[in-house]
Amino acid sequence: MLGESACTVEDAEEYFNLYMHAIKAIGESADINDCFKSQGVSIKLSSLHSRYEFSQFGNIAEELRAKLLELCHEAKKYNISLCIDAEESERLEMSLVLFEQLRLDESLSEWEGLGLAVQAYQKRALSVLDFVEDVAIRSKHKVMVRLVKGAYWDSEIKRTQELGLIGYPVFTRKSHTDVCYLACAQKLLSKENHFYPCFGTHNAYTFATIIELADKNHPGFEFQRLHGMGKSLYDYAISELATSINCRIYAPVGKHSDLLPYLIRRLLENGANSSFVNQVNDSDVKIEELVSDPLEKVKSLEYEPHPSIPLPRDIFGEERKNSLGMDISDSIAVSQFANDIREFSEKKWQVGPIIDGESFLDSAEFTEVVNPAHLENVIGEVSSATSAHALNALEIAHSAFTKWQNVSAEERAKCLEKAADLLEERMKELIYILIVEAGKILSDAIAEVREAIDFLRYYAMIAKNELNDWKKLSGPTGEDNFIFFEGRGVFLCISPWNFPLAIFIGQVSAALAAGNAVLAKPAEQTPIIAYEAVKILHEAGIPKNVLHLIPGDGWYLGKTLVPDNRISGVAFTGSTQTAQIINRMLASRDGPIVPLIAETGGLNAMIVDSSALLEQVTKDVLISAFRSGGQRCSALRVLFIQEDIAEKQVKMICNAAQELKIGDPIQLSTDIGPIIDKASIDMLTKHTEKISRDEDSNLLFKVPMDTNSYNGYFFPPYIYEIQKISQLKQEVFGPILHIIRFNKSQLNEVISDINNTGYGLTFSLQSRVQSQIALISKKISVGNVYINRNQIGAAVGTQPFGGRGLSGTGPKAGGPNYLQRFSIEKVVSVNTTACGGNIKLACLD
Ligand SMILES: NC(=O)c1ccc[n+]([C@@H]2O[C@H](COP(=O)([O-])OP(=O)(O)OC[C@H]3O[C@@H](n4cnc5c(N)ncnc54)[C@H](O)[C@@H]3O)[C@@H](O)[C@H]2O)c1
Ligand SMILES: N[C@@H](CCC=O)C(=O)O
Repeated sequence: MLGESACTVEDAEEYFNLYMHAIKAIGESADINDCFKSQGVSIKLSSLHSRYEFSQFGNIAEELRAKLLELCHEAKKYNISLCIDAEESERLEMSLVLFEQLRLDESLSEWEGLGLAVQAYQKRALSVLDFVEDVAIRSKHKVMVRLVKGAYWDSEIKRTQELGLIGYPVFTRKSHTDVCYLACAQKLLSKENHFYPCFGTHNAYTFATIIELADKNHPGFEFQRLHGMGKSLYDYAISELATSINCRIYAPVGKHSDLLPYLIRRLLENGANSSFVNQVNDSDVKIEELVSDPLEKVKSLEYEPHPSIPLPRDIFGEERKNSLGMDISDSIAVSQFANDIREFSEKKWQVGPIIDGESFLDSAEFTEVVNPAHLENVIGEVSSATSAHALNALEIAHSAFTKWQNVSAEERAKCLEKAADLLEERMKELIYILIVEAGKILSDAIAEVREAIDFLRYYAMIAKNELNDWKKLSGPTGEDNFIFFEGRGVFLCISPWNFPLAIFIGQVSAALAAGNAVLAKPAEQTPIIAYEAVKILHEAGIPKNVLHLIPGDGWYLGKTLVPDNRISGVAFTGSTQTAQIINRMLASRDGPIVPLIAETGGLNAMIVDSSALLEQVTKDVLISAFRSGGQRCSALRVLFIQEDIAEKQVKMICNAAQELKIGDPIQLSTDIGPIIDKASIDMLTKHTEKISRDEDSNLLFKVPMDTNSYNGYFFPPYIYEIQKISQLKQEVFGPILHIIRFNKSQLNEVISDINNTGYGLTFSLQSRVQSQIALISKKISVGNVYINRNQIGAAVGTQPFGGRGLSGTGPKAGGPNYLQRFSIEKVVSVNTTACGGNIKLACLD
């Protein structure tokens, strides 16, 4: 049965009913009482629950088991088979748990039609068969195992690289998968009391090997081919070679709209160069090559993994390592993490200014730092910097600057690389602090630590490549011209609370890499993580007199430092309003004019045209608008949907939003953690009150939330329909999505309206029309354009990040031109003829 994963409860119900209908229809037409011989149904668990994700498994397993049991009872009634299809590797553990529960369920005894698909491209394939065999033995039932090579290979590779995991869950070479397939086949055939093997293959070599491997007296197995594929192979093989062999046709059944993604996966799988189906039709491929033994091929390989698919840690080549991630769909990794962070739960941090390496912790001045998800939980105390601290730090930094500037970029880069390694070592504590101090959910906290590490390694690399040496310039003979980058002086780095580690480290490390001394001013809400970060940077070798931490009130410290001429540049990330205040303060200084690098807010839009895939849009909208509680500058604020699909699309988005879990960010199942503080809650409440009074707007949905069960700053996602983006005067920083319907003829007007907001940070387009994609990407005036994906989570070095207009000055953070803005250029011209003539010319023949 065709079914991509369900987006909503309604989808899942519909798929359930369709499966039930199919089982009945097939069952009633069955003319033989043998589940191995009659027709069967194959189902995808992700189509039976919209949250079939490891993080949600604790909440949904029972519901899913009950649904599956119902389907199995129906299949048992007719004695037909029901196969649990294989999906992405992060879902494998869940499928096995459910399979085991079903197979051991007494009510299904005497029915052997329960099947499971096993993917040979998974490195775990043979272990999965061991597990299934064990279940077969314990349940005293044979299990139908559909052995396939696997259909999600490309996305498995991409996901693993993105997550920075140690290794791939799948083989990187086709020949390894082929060998694994044969090893699995051998195992399946040799355990004839426990397995009824079903071989899904269109490969003549695999087919022939299985026929050779199978004992002549094997009690039963079958081949399976896809409808429309491999017909000539099987027609020939069954009529000429193995007349007693069964071949089942695996036919996708479903609605037209569900067909496309399935067909594309199949086309990619079978159209791949290494696929037998592709090669058999290629007259250039010799028959010996086509039927070569994969084991021989594997044995002949010098370097076993595919050389074009580096390990996830190595995707950026020799120059920088990808940050190490954590797989939170791996039950062992998750419970290990839960165990490891226990030691921090009792810890109370005490933090304050760090000046010249000394911490100033004035207990009389301490204010509490509170977990925004549990206001009763005081996680630490901070003593804020006074203006005396700030000016003292400035004085020391100013004196230390020249020496630091003269340290080679290579040496400076080494300190950043060391800091990256230390961050990786202490990842768990940093993740924990991000959860309890900034209210980050686990996946966001992991991503944030990784982003900080990537910033450090990326800027170290740029510093070594771009800032280390004089660059010779071309010119007339008789002189040498060189250009060189130098540090500017003392940089004031002011960061926000929403990326209190990544943005904090990003700004500070860029300024340091470029040879500046730094005063780091973290947001008031998140001093603890900043304190830990500065300690790590010092430990990594950044001189203590070069980097200072001055936590405290932004307005007060800004007023103290920004007007001081010893500040040679400001790197600021935060609201547009604060950036403007700093800009004015800098402009009114009498001294040198210095750079302000400002990264600010956005009124980010997404346009969805009628060609877009509804399910994909739904997932991307929920991530873009509500991930991190909408507290990202990149978050989606205004969604434009073409009228023709608006009704269905809006309904799907609202229904899917219903499934979002608001709660304690330390729980793996939480999608949306707290809002940062009371002031933000008040601002969001004010916005909802104002917009509710507006005649041109309409509340479409509000995610249900039981306010009594929390003692934290929680605010549920809201979805409003409005008429014009101009109804929003400024960024609303939280989980509030505004939807506008548009007529196709108004597309140009929509683009102008978005551009006219004056902001220009992120934008996403959902369309399958190439000309539309090219046109809109060109016309839209923003810093980061995303096509057919969500619009958050820019990756360092891959998606350099930053906006224009009211959204920022540029250059892009995590981009190749960022460090240069923290530097100043010097050109040296040497008259090489000054002492006695032009030797170069004189030496010519
Ligand atoms: N474009 C980006 O890359 C990006 C990234 C993250 C956050 N943001 C933006 O940041 C905002 C959320 O962060 P926030 O609430 O912490 O922003 P904010 O402007 O209130 O504060 C940011 C920082 O500025 C300091 N500050 C405040 N007033 C100051 C002053 N007068 N002088 C000097 N410093 C001052 C604060 O203490 C804090 O450290 C949102 O608008 C978001 O869009 C932008
Ligand atoms: N760089 C982050 C956003 C930073 C602002 O909050 C992203 O791409 O989501």
